[in-house]
Parts: sequence; C-alpha cells; structure tokens
Amino acid sequence: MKDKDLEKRVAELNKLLHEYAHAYYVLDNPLVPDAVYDQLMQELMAIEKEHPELIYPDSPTQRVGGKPLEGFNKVTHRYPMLSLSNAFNEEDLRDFDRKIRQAIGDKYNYVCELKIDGLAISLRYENGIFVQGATRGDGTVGEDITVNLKTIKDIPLRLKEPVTIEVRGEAYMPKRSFLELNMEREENGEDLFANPRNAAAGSLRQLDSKITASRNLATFIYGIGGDGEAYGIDSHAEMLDYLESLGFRVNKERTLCETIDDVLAFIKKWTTERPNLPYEIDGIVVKVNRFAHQEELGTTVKSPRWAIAYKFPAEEAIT
Ligand SMILES: NC(=O)c1cnc(N)c2cc(Br)sc12
Repeated sequence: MKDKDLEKRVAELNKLLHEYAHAYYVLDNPLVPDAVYDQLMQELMAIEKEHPELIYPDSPTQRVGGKPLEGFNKVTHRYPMLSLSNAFNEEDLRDFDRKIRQAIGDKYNYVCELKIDGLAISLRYENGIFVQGATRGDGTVGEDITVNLKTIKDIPLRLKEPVTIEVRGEAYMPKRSFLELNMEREENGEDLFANPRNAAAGSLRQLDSKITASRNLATFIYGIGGDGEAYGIDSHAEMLDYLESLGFRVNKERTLCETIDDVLAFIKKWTTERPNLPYEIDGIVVKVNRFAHQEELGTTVKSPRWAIAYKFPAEEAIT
C-alpha cells in the first residue's frame, strides 16, 4: 500500500476502533461483533509494527504500557479534589436541606447519584487527548497512575470534542470481577482482597500496568475540576450530560430531585435495589443542581456546602 494510503488507513482504523470501543465499553451497546473489532485491531497493530512512525499517541494499541514503573510520581491537582460531608439518617438530610433553604431561599433542586465504592481519580485531557491520570491522594497531591488508567477500556484516550478539561470520577472493580479475582488468588494461595474497593485500589497502584490491565476495572465519571461554567453549562445535571457527550461513562441512575422528600425516596429505592447492582455503592450523593446556587453556598476548607453524601448503614458482618 502506498504511504499516503497507509496513513489514511491508520487514521481510519484509529477512528473506527475508538468509536467501537466507546460503544462497547461506555454505552454497553456494541456496534460490531468482537471478531470484527479484533480483526481491525490486529490490522492496526501489524501496520504499527512495520511503521512505528504511524503510531498515534492515543492509538487503541497503546493502552497497555511497556516495562513496569520504579514508582509513582506525585501530581499536584490543578483544582483540589474535595471530599463530601456525610449524612447518616433522615434528620441529617433534613438539617442539610434546612441550611440550604436558609442560605438561598426555596427555588432550588437537587441531583442524586449513586456513591460508587471505588477509588477517586482525576483525568486530564489536552485538546481532547488523555494526557495524565492521578489518584485523589490527600485531595491536593495524588499519584500519577496514567499508564494504569490507560488500561481501563471505558476511559477514552480521545474525547469526542478537542477540549482541554480535567474530570473526576471513581475507578471500581465490578462485583463479579472481584469474586473471580479472589477465587483465582485462593487457588494460587495468595492473600484475598477484603472488598472490591481494596481490589480496585490495589490494582490501580500496580507498578506493572499489565497486571492492572488484567483486573477488569471500570469507571464512572461525575465531575469537572475547576469552573464548570467555562464549558457553557450551568448545572450539575447538564454537566453530567456534557461529560457523557464527550465520551465518558456516566452513571445512568442520576435523578433530579425537586424536594428533600424526593431525595429520601431515591435513597429508599436504592437501599432496596443496591444488592442487585453489578458494582458496590456505599451511599447516595446529593448535590444542589444549579452552579449559581453552588457558588452562593461555597465550600468549607475540605468540602462543599452544596453537597452531602448519605452513607448506608454498615452492613452486618456475616458471622
Ligand atoms: N456522583 C458523585 O458525585 C460521586 C459518586 N461516587 C463517589 N464515590 C463520589 C465521591 C465524591 Br467526593 S463525589 C462522588
């Protein structure tokens, strides 16, 4: 094939494989059979092997890194990763709502989301290309785990728009993968992970990204670092839709709640439904929806006044 045609074919394969991976891993809605995807990937890998100069930095073949790292570099987050204050019962939630009403009147609503029990991560994109990923760390300084995050198939290496953005989310291990991993470790006489959260954290902090790649991790993205209004959006609900439109995997169970009673109903529903989810959640996140209201309410040193995490009661240890 002539060089020009080869370059064209490589560009086409990159585009197709990004699109198919997004449909499969993010939308859970495959566009082509696995065999077709694999065949295209093999074709791209063969061309890249012969012509390394045609390897795009965000090529789908570049998800699993080279040799293991010696250690993790530190990353200072451009925007601190805030934590959430907790609510443990209806009274705490009604107190939270009363404070909101006292501060901003009664024309506000909430967005409720599932609180994913994983590891908080921050992903940085420049002109739409994934350039760096880090753990939360202490909220200001985290660890650079870019090569390990690249192995997670639902993390887009290239966004649908060439934006420069920093997003926040949770990396987690699905319940089924956790059970399979522990069964394998038991057979190999290795220590077992106590829960999916520890398994996800342990998998993301591997120095060898090939091990991370084998752990079947996934993500839900739920926030933007810095000023969301810079992207022309003025509410949390719109921001989640915007993140989804960029190609991120955003949890679909998010719901607008007009009153704290709606919030309590959402919590009641997921307290019952929780065991049927394919991933662990440890609570429900409640956020005042409009950014103007969030700005009016502000943040304390460590957490926003416009959000709270309702925590499910600790499950009775099965004795
Ligand atoms: N949807 C959300 O906002 C969300 C989901 N799951 C989590 N573990 C967390 C943690 C913070 Br801090 S926010 C958040």
